[in-house]
Amino acid sequence: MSRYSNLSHSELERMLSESERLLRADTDTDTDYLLHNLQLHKIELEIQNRDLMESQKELENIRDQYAELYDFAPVGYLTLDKNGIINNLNISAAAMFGAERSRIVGRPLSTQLAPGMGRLLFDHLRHAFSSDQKVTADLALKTTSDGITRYVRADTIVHADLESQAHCLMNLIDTTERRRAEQAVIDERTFLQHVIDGVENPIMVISLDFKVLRMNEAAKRIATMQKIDPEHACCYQISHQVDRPCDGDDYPCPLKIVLQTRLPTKVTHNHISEFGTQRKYEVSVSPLFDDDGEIMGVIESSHDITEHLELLDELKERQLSYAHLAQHDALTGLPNRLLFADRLSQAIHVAHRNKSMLAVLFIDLDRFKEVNDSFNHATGDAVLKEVAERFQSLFREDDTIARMGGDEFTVILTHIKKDSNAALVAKKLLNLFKKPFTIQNHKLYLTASIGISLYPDHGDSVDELVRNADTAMYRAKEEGRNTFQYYTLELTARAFERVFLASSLHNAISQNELILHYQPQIELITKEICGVEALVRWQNRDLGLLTPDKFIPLAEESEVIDEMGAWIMKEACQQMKAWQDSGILRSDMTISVNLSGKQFDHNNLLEEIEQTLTATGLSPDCLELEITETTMMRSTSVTSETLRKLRKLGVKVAVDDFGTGYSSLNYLKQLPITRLKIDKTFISDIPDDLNDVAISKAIIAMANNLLLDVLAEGIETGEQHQFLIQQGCRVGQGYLFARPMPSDQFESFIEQTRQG
Ligand SMILES: Nc1nc2c(ncn2[C@@H]2O[C@H](COP(=O)(O)O[C@H]3[C@@H](O)[C@H](n4cnc5c(=O)[nH]c(N)nc54)O[C@@H]3COP(=O)(O)O)[C@@H](O)[C@H]2O)c(=O)[nH]1
Repeated sequence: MSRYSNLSHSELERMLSESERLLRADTDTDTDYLLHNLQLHKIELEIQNRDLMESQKELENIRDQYAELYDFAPVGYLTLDKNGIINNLNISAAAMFGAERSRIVGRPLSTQLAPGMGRLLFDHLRHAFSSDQKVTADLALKTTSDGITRYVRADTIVHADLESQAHCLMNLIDTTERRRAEQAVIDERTFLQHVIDGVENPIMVISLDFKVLRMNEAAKRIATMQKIDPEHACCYQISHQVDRPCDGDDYPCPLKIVLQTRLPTKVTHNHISEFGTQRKYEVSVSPLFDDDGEIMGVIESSHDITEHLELLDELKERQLSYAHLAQHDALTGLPNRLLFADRLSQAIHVAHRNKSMLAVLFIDLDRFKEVNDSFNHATGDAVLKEVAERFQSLFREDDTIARMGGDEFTVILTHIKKDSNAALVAKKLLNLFKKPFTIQNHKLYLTASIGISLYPDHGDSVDELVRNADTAMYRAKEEGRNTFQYYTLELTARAFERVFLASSLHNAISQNELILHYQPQIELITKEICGVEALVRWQNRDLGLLTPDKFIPLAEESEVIDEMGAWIMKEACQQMKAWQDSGILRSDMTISVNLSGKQFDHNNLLEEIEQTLTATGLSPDCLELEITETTMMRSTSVTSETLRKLRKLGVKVAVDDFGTGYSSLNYLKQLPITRLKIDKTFISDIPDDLNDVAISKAIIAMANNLLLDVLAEGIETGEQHQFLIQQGCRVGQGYLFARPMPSDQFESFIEQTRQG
């Protein structure tokens, strides 16, 4: 230790300046000079020594700091020689190896790695030594005693030391946690993929541009079957093998629906299955939202519901069949008592609302027990089945025919307009039994008895109507069977007449029972005959001479009216021509023939009239067709077209029963008619009934204004006659002049008139 060592730095500085001053001032002798110089030098040395020590201390501090940084850096540092022996390493690296630094230094790095990593390290180092660049490898370290395997990313660069010895510097970044996190994501994804792969229905995650982002095995199988690359496919290509998104009502696009509603949706589509067949799929689609709540795509799961739907159909069919069984008779297939009651209740409801009529027919087979007793039940069943079939052939769809049990059947007839209509149906039902039932080579002749009740006259409930029809059926049995009866006797009598007439009407023409009566039409001022009206009569064998109101409506209900109308037309034209030819009537006179509304509706009316006129030789302008005002008003376009054609032919057209319909003036003006016939109801009370007087006057004035002929019907008194003349009505007909009469009487009448 020098004598300066205890001095502070500033004292040394001060002594140094003092020594320099003394050296410059007191240098008389060489000795002094040397002494001062020596002292000066010593002080300088001491100062330099002090500086050196401070620098050294600072250096040591820096080295310590560096060593700390080196040791505790989050990165592991290694120095390896070219054989892979660890020359040095920091604490972080030792920590990664899970061992003390002193135990590792001098050992090969390969001993710190997980089994199987040696080759990778070898290649890595060889690569590093052959390159002047940093090279990288991912290494797994030896599993520590507590079972942890660490993973590191090694960046290695070769470096030459002072002795030009090549060694390498390696830094290690612990990637264990990152790898774990990455692995966790991979595991999660794999798990989820396994989950969706485990679902047997096709699942697809679809982006907003219809691209399939992810799919499960089932969806992949469909794509593969269709040779579609699953990585670059759109959903519609996989599901439908088409090149554009689904659209329309049959194939609504679920993605578009989800985008509109932002809600999960379900649609049913026909898809191609993994076996290449078309199947019905229920497609469930849910939105996939991003963190901002925007829809980024959808997840679509398709469920093959083909079999489910087939099962449902089957189930429905079975349900229907059970329902059918519950409501139908097993033997005949007809509605049973239950369904009948239900239908009748509905029919009553409708009839009540529409204020219409309905009928219930109760049918019981006569002596059916004998069939069962004489043969066997199987024969009886076969008969009942055939009875049911024959019944069914008769009815419209909205009528109900039911089997109540045993040999009892019931029928509901809706929309019947007249009470007698039910009798016509009953008669038809009875006619069905005229043909024998051939069962197992046996011919069985059966009959039935029918009771009829009507809503609302005979009851307004199911029970009442069935009970009363049943009662009526028993009366039919008492009446000798094979017949029908209404619940009330009066109705039965009326109905019988109609049924009788209806059934014998068919023979009226062939058996020459129809005849025409003729009523003259009179010039009211001169009382001369100016025309004639043909009026049909039926000379019935049992009931005598029948007027048309008894049988024309019946003929209209069946097709008989066509044949009857044709006969009347021909007979009238023939007779008129004969009278004209023989001079009984003038050749400018007309014969009026009534046309039924039904005839007017038929397409061939015009042809038929033309043919009749040609066949009989009567001039068309000698024929006047009388069409009721109501018929004319029915369909204006059709009516005016037919009338126009008739007029073109030359035939005259009169509006019959004028005043009873509701024709408008405007309408009358448009129709090509030639005459108005004032209905007799307006004439009969003239002059007492002022309304009738006013109406008749108005009709006559109107006809004159429209330049139409006018004829007054049903003139019975002189007063009526005079009144009509005063009003300007030129022509009339009525009992006052003559009743309708057969042709021979008509001829005598003409003769008398001429003479008288
Ligand atoms: N489709 C067809 N319908 C016809 C035919 N013939 C007649 N009818 C329609 O029947 C309705 C009734 O006819 P009818 O019983 O013959 O009565 C006619 C006259 O007998 C009757 N008449 C004539 N004068 C008088 C009278 O002074 N008093 C009185 N109470 N009755 C009288 O009027 C009927 C004349 O009928 P019309 O001129 O046709 O209006 C009848 O109205 C026709 O609708 C036919 O062949 N086909």
